[in-house]
This record gives sequence, C-alpha cells and structure tokens, in this order.
Amino acid sequence: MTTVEDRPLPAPEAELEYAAALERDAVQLRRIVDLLQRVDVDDPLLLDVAEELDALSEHLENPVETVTETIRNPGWRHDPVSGVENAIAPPIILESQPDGSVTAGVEFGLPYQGPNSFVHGGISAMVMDHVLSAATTPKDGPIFTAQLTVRYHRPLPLFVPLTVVARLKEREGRKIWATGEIVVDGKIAVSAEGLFIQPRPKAAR
Ligand SMILES: CCCCCCCC(=O)SCCNC(=O)CCNC(=O)[C@H](O)C(C)(C)COP(=O)(O)OP(=O)(O)OC[C@H]1O[C@@H](n2cnc3c(N)ncnc32)[C@H](O)[C@@H]1OP(=O)(O)O
Repeated sequence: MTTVEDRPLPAPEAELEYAAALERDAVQLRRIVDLLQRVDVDDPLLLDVAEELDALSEHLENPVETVTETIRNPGWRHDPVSGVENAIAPPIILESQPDGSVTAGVEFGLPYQGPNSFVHGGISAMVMDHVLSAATTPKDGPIFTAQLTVRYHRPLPLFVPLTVVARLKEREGRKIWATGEIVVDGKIAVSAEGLFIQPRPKAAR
C-alpha cells in the first residue's frame, strides 16, 4: 500500500494547485461545520449527510496513513488560528503594521459560541495567545507562551466584525512580553498580556 512517504513528490506547480485545493477543502469544511450548527435536529436530511460524510472520510483516509507529513510542515498555513489549510481555524489573517504591531479583523459565527450569542471565552484566549505571539516572534527561532493573562471586559458578540491588535511590550534576553486587545465598536472587550520565551538551545537544557 502506498504511504505518504512513498508517494512521488509533486512538481512545484502541482504543489501550488494542491495547496490551493487544501485551502478550498478547509473553506468547505468550515461551511459544513457552520451549517451543522444551524440545521434542525429533526431534519431527516441529517441521515443522508452522515452517510455522505462517512464516505468522504473513507475516501480521504485511504491514502493518508501517517500524520508525519503534517508534522513535517508545521506553520502558519496549518495552525488553529490563522491556518488557511486548517478547517478549525476561523481563519484570522494577521497583518504586520509599520509600527511593529500586528492586527487582524475577524467575525465569529455559531461554531465559536459560548454563552448565548457570545463568543466562547476560550476562543478569545486562543486568539490572544496567537496574535500576541505573532507580535513577539523573533525571526531567529521558535517562541513559547510561558504565561497568558486574559481579562474579559465585556461579552464578545457573534456575527459582528472585531479588531484584534497586539504589540511587543518589553524584551529581556530570551523573555518577551506582549499586550493586546480584541475591540468591538471601538470598545475593548478582551485584553491580554503574555510572556513568551525563546527556549534554551537543546544542548543547554
Ligand atoms: C505557527 C503558529 C505558532 C503559534 C504559537 C502560539 C503560542 C503557543 O501556543 S506555545 C505552546 C504553549 N506553551 C508551551 O507549551 C510552553 C511550555 N513550557 C516550556 O516549553 C518551557 O517552560 C519554556 C520554553 C516556556 C521555558 O523553558 P526554558 O527555556 O527552559 O526556561 P528557563 O531557562 O527555565 O527560564 C528562562 C527564564 O524564563 C522564566 N520562566 C520560565 N518559564 C516561566 C513561566 N512559565 N512563567 C514565568 N517565567 C518563566 C524563568 O524564571 C527564567 O527567568 P530568568 O532568566 O529571569 O531567571
């Protein structure tokens, strides 16, 4: 049986086409997740959908025998916040600003609901972690969240455009602090501060 490892490497043009297809797959999966939140639980259509999704998973599962390919290519296209190839990412597309800050616009739908009609607090924390880390990430290696403090000032509504912003606050050796906010209608709904650490080189651990 052919494994991911055995398959011939695609030509670069084909690779671009496959990456674009993966992005489209993620868009459709997000659409399905959203629709499944809204469908009536007594709709018999759900039985057909379950069959079709089963068949689709089987189709995909056959050639994909290992997860090593995913582990080999981690990064921004795959991560759970801004990963355009990851269906669980909203995705939030980050923009670097000339002043060094990072900004993003996002609108959350029903799959991200916590309290009735509001965004789940854990989702806000995940977004803050990610955007703060993007504002700190040095170009010379990985960085890990060591501490994240999130303050919820007001509930974050679903179906409303939100602005996320983060900036570097201070740096001391391998330790970097960043702060950021999620803003709705010009008001801060969520604010956060994080400490991010560049890990010691393996040899020094
Ligand atoms: C592609 C998209 C990427 C997006 C990434 C989003 C961010 C993430 O989700 S990262 C994942 C979540 N975080 C983790 O899993 C981190 C787990 N923790 C670790 O790996 C380690 O504890 C790590 C790397 C944070 C620190 O380890 P290490 O480099 O050995 O630290 P160490 O040398 O002991 O300490 C260095 C300094 O940091 C301080 N420090 C270490 N950990 C902490 C902490 N949790 N809180 C406060 N200070 C700390 C130490 O006191 C020390 O300070 P000083 O230099 O003043 O004495």
